[in-house]
Parts: sequence; C-alpha cells; structure tokens
Amino acid sequence: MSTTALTHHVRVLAAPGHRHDEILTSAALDFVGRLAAAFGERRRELLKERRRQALRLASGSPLDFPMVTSAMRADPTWRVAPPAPGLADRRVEITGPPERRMTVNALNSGAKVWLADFEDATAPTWDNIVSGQLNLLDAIERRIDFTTPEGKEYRLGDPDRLATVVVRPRGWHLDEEHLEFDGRPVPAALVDFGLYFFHCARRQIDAGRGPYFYLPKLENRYEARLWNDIFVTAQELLGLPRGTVRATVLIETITAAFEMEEILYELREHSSGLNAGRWDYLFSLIKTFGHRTDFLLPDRAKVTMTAPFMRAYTELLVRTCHKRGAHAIGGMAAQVPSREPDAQEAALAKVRLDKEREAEDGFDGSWVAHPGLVPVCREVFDGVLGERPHQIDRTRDDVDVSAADLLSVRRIGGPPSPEGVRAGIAVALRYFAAWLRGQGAVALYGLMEDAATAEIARVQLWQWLRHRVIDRETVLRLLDDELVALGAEYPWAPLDDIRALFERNALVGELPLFFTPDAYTRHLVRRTEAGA
Ligand SMILES: CC(=O)SCCNC(=O)CCNC(=O)[C@H](O)C(C)(C)COP(=O)(O)OP(=O)(O)OC[C@H]1O[C@@H](n2cnc3c(N)ncnc32)[C@H](O)[C@@H]1OP(=O)(O)O
Ligand SMILES: O=CC(=O)O
Ligand SMILES: [Mg+2]
Repeated sequence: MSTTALTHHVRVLAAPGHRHDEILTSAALDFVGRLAAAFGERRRELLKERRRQALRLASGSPLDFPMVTSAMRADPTWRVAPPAPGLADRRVEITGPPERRMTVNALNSGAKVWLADFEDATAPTWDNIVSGQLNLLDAIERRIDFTTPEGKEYRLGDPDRLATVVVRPRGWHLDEEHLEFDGRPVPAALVDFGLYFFHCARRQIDAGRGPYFYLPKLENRYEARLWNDIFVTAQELLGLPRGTVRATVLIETITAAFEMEEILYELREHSSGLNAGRWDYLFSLIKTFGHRTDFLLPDRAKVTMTAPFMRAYTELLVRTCHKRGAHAIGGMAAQVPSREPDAQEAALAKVRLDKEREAEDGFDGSWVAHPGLVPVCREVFDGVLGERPHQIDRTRDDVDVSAADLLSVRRIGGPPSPEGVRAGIAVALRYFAAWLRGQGAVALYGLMEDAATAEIARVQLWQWLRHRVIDRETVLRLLDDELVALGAEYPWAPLDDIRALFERNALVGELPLFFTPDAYTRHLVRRTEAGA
C-alpha cells in the first residue's frame, strides 16, 4: 500500500483539530477513498432495498425464513472460522465510546473484550470520530497514559490482562459529511472501519490480536456479503492474509433474525459469531410493524427478555451460532451502578438475573455497560463455563423456533401507562440533549440510555399516537412539562432544537427510519471548505 500511488482523493471538509493529522494522513484517506469507490454504489443499492423491504412488510407481505437458502441451512458441514487470538474467551464484554478516559478504563476493566463503539454510544461529532480513532491508535501503541489536572492518573495495566479491542463502526444508514469522495459524503461505516483498519490492523496482528469488528444494524444477508467483500479488499490492499479479520454481527433487526444462518454463512471466513442486540431489535420490531395493532407494545419497562418473542429470538440465536461453531454473545442489561446502596443492590440483582438467564441458555458471554458490572457478569459466566473458554459445544438441538414465535408480540399486550408515556418523553428529550452536545450514552433514572434505547422511546410514542391509545393533546402537554423540567436541570440545553427534533421524529404521520441522520445533518455537521 505504501508504494501505491494515492489516486483516490478524499476531501476533508472540516477545520483541522488537535492531532487530527496523525489519523487523516493522505495514505489513510486514500485507503478510505478506495473503499468508497469500490463499495459506495452497492451500499446505496442496499439502502434502497431496505426501503423496498419496509414497504413490502408494511403492505402485508409475510416475513419468513428464506426458501432460496434452505439447502445451505440443511447442509451440516460448514462452520465459521475458528476463534482468533484474544476472541476465544468472551465471557465479559464491556462496551463504550472510545473517549480517552473510558478507553483506558475499559481496557483495564477486567473484561475480556472491549467494544469500542462509534455507533449506539457515540454522537458522531467530527471530533468524536477522529479523536476516537486517535485514542484507539494510542491505546494500541501504549501511549495513551495521562494525568488529569486534578492529579488522577490513567495508565494501561498488565498487557496480558487488557481487553481485546473490537471496533463497532457506524451503521450503513449514516454518512460522514466531513469527508467527501467523488462529490458525495463517504459512508460513515467505511470511514470508521477504514481508518481503524488502515492504522491498527497490522499493529493489532503484531501485538498478537487482530482487526476485529462488531457490525451493527444489518438487515439481511446481502449486507453481510457486502461487509465480507470489504474485508477481502481491505486485507488485499494492506497485504494481510485473507481471514485475518473477525466480525461479530449484531442481530438487532427483525429481518436479520430470519437470516441469522445466512449472515454467518456469508461471513464465515471472517465470522466470530452473533450478538443479541436487544434494544435495536425492539426498536426494529416496532418500526417495521408499527402500523399493525397486533404489534402494539406496552411501556418499555414491561417488555423484558422473558417475553416469549424475545426468548424465541435469543434461543434461536444461540442454536444457530453453536450449530456453526460460532460464539453467541448476550446483550445489554440497561441497569447501571448507583452510589445509593439500595439502588445499587437492585441494579446488580437485575443484571445478575439477566446474565444468569443468558449463561443458562447457552450464551458464551455477554455485555456490560460499566466497569462496576464486570464482576457480576464474570461470576455468572464463570459459574457456567468454569475453565472452558465458551460453551459452543452446547448445540441447543432442543430449540425449535418458528416465524410465528418470533412475531407473536400480542401475547404481552396492554396499554401504556401514564408513567410510561411520560418516561418515554423524558428519556427521549434528555437523550437528545446529551447527543446534541456530543455525548452518545448517558445514565438516566438508573438506566443506560443510548441511540438504540432512545429510538425505542421515540417509536413507541409514535406507535401509541398512531393507534390512538394516547392522544396528541396529552403528549403535547407532557412535552411542555418535560421541556420545562429539562431546562431547569440542564440550563445549557437548546430547548427549541430539542423540541423540533422530537416533533419531526415522533409526532409525524410517516415515521422517519432513524432520528440520527436528521439530528446529525442539522446539528453536528460543521463543514468548512477551509479544511479541504
Ligand atoms: C444498546 C447498546 O448498543 S449498548 C452498547 C452501547 N452503549 C454503551 O456502550 C454505554 C456504555 N456506558 C457508558 O457510556 C457509561 O457507563 C454511562 C454513560 C452509562 C454512565 O457513565 P458515567 O455517568 O460516567 O458513570 P460513572 O460516573 O458511574 O463512571 C464511573 C467511572 O467508570 C467509567 N466508566 C463508566 N462506564 C464506562 C465504560 N462503559 N467503559 C469504560 N469506563 C467506564 C467512567 O469513565 C468513570 O471513570 P473515572 O472514575 O475514571 O472518572
Ligand atoms: O447494540 C445493541 C442493542 O441492543 O441495540
Ligand atoms: Mg444496537
């Protein structure tokens, strides 16, 4: 790559920031440009296909396991790649944005894996994106140590005990407006993947690990195939052996739940398993079938992982992974630690219960959102795994999940409560405030909130309004109240912008697919020709 002419010019449309030049080198941008040239058109086509599929489902087409791939599903012989170095034992995975202090804390947390998140937990300001890449590079180069002005020291610990880094790029639906290739913004996923791969893939291999990824919000096997082709090309461009990359796919859309095996198959030479991304999954379910009364859900707090349709989803995921020799990784319990002893005890008990169910179901590890939750998750999985790195040999042949099992939502029905409606509005507004300020994950009312959970709040309100189980006047009144409360609590919050964002994304007839592209374009983009 270093001897290849730099022919794929990517324009940087942002003012230079502190040390950005170390990430945005000509060679790194050329690498991203090559990916955009090779895969940008396919990504656009796949986004159109998402819209077509959404319309088909909205007009009543049934959702089922694909017929055309039944021979592949029936073929017992294929397996995914063996676990790569640092990915055999994944009993505890901590997630979080690659912010400098959190990078050190996550790596030292005692978790086996750190999911460095450019997606649900990051508000994609340009500086968050570039400094996130810089923090990853500094961490891998072991030059990330620092001391705060108050004298608190952040130092990486014993290299043998640091978490393995797995990077989650942004989803296919997002653009990066500060980079332009061929007159268009570069797909955000290619920016996050490409910059990390360019700077860190070789370094990770030299450090005894590899370039590892979590892939968010995929909707079907064709999107997995696209990622696989990107991996093949990226490895070729940097002269890395094919099969060096590993990717764990989040099954967090309802359509992907019908193609779990297909997704593993497409990525099989690069696959490191599947994850049950429960929050986006719920969001996707409501968004996809929001027009149907049999998909009306009650307050978010009442839709737990014990609901039959959620159990069908997680059990199918474990069965599918283990049948193909892949890791099945559990999802995020939303409770975060509290300084108040009773609340702390209650949070830990809920997280423990969630992890116990996952470990007993056959998951090989699970996610936590906070270093204070690493011990409970580890203890639970230690209890089931012992010295074994995983339980892939537990094939769950007893699990038999049908399309109806995945889609039978009405069993948990019930109207939303007044508290549930108010909580949805309060969470959405507070999360929007944080996001517009550049913070993609926050603790609210004892729970971790990020883009996925905020999406649930937004689409539930939309769904309840659409089916008239709540009335618009009530929502507008609660909105006024909650904006006043928000202004008192966060005097810095741009209340008019937050209100308008909420109205455009929750109070309209036609539901926007995500709130983030709208919020990003209007509020986070700071393009400047000076940076070009
Ligand atoms: C649906 C999904 O996709 S889930 C995955 C995406 N979501 C996430 O990754 C959320 C990750 N978690 C977080 O961002 C945070 O835990 C929050 C925002 C929920 C709470 O953060 P805070 O309010 O700062 O928590 P708190 O004050 O208890 O933090 C205590 C310490 O732990 C650190 N910490 C908290 N969470 C994390 C984390 N996930 N990774 C690393 N360090 C962390 C804080 O930086 C702080 O460190 P310090 O003492 O050195 O200053
Ligand atoms: O990304 C995880 C989720 O639950 O959403
Ligand atoms: Mg998600």
